[in-house]
Amino acid sequence: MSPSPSPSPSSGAHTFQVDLRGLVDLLSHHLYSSPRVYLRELLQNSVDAITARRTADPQAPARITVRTGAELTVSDTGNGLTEADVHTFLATIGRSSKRGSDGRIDGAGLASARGDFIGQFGIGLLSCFVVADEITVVTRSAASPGAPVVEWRGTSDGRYTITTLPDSAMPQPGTTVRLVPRAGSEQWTGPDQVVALARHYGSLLPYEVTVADPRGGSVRIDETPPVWERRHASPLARKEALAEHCRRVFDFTPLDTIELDLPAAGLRGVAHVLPTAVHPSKRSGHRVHLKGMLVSDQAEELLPEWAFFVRCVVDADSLRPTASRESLYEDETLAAVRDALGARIRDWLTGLAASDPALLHRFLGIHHLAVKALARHDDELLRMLLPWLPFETTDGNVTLDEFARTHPTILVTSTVEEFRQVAPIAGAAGLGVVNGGYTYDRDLVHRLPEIRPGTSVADLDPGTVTAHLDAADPAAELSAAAFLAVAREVVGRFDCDVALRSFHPVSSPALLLDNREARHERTRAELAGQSDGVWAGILGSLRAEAPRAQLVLNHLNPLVRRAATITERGLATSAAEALYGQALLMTRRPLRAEESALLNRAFVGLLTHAMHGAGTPAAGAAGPAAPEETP
Ligand SMILES: Nc1ncnc2c1ncn2[C@@H]1O[C@H](COP(=O)(O)OP(=O)(O)OP(=O)(O)O)[C@@H](O)[C@H]1O
Repeated sequence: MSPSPSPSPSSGAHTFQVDLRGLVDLLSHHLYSSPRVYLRELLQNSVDAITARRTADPQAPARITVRTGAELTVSDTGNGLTEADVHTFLATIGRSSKRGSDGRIDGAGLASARGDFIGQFGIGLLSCFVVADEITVVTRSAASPGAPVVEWRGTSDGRYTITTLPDSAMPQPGTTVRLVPRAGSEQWTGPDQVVALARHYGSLLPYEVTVADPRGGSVRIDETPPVWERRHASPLARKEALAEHCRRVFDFTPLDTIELDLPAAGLRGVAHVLPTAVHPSKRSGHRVHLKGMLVSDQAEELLPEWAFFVRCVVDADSLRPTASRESLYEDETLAAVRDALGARIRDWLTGLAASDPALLHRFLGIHHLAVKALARHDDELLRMLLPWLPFETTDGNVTLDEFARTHPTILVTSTVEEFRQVAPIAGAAGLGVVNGGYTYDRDLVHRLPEIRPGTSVADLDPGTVTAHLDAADPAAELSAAAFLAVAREVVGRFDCDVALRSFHPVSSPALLLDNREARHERTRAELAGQSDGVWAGILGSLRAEAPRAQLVLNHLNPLVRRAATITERGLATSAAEALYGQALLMTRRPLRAEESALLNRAFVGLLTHAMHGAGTPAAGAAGPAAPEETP
């Protein structure tokens, strides 16, 4: 925009106009996730008012009383307000006595106490309009004892009135807020609901909080000091008290509890270790209190992602809530707290190895996935916990340390299927194979040589396994030469070599050694062959030396021995196809179209031969040839 030469009367600085009704509606109805927050905001204002009064007079009474009935009132013995305060703070949206007028959070003469207040935005009271059309506040200032009692009535259209009342209306300093629930909102102000809400939000508030019902009953809400700040007769009694607290709050008995104490962040609390496994992607929701008030019972951001095996309850001074006060504000303090709590949990974990190996065993039995996730990026932890982490190997479920002692070279598969297929045969041949198909395992196994010099780790490839299987004796190899030649021709079309070896179990006729990378490489090569033009060029340039699979026939197996003697070419072809097909099925991977066609062909071929042998006319002579599937 270019400046105009002669300013028109409408130019110059202006201030925004505010549609009051819209603003009140926005801040009351749309900021919060549920109407129930109204009680939290009222409790919080009362707590702040008492805190403010106690800064000047540490002996001032500290009581908050919630009364339920046809109307709901919240009374406190806090600092109260003068008429001028009411205009300035209560009736000005966005103005808070807990923050300076320049927007800084330093308070009106309460700079040192600012850190003690929960409120800061100057909008919380508006949340009462979610359940009521009118809010009445009767208040008497503690700082100006001569000032009259003031009654303020505000309505949701943004209008308010102020009346002064006789001293007898409120003999002592403090404030009472009164709401009459709007038709349809009574459920939020009923006695049982109010007790439940007060407990939910206010159990850790630092002052006495009581809910009284119309029949004269009353319930004490606050449980201060929190369990972690109480003294206990013995460490065992303390552990039991913390576990009991966990049962009450989270409804499970923890495997262990980790005490959290970060004085720099004014944070204390406990992390309860979950007694059952959880999926790593399911981060736990933690209960976070700020200065006693519950901000969230689903705060995931309090701990690093890897710590999904604990649920925390904490109370903190220095974290900030968002304006809705329903989650934590993501700032540097929160990041620092997250790191420090992560370090604390990690220390607990490494400490267990020295102090309570039995508990560590139980813990790892349940949460080894979490620890493996963590150890991948944490050398020290890996070094410390590797001796304890279980892996699936050809020797069963053992730790890598143990496994490395008997197998100086460790082979690792990249998929679970590969392991299932190869493990029994490789194990019988004396090879040490680890199942690397589970999340994190392959990465961790490959890091073993860094931690245990002298061990070597390699990915399992077909050549290694074949090399470790006993060669068939030369005479057997010679007499099987004709059959092997047919077999090589048949499976060669699938980029597969054939070898004759002796291995256990004897019942296994053939083993197909193939790995995922090799398969992908062949698929790429195949596609390059099928396409032309630019795609062929691109796929071709991606093609590395295509590794071949290997079909290892077991010379100890009676079926293979008989197949090796077949002289008739048609039967030899069907037998080779059937052996390949059976080994293919054992890999449990999905078959491609031409592989299904091969199985089909082998089956029909063998059936034809069987029927021919049984005296029926050869199908090939009378009927159509074996059907071939088109890919
Ligand atoms: N029970 C009370 N006793 C004394 N003063 C109160 C009380 N309730 C509200 N006030 C005054 O009214 C102001 C506005 O309250 P409101 O709840 O809207 O905002 P806040 O508590 O300052 O901040 P937030 O929006 O973060 O809650 C407060 O700053 C405080 O000065």
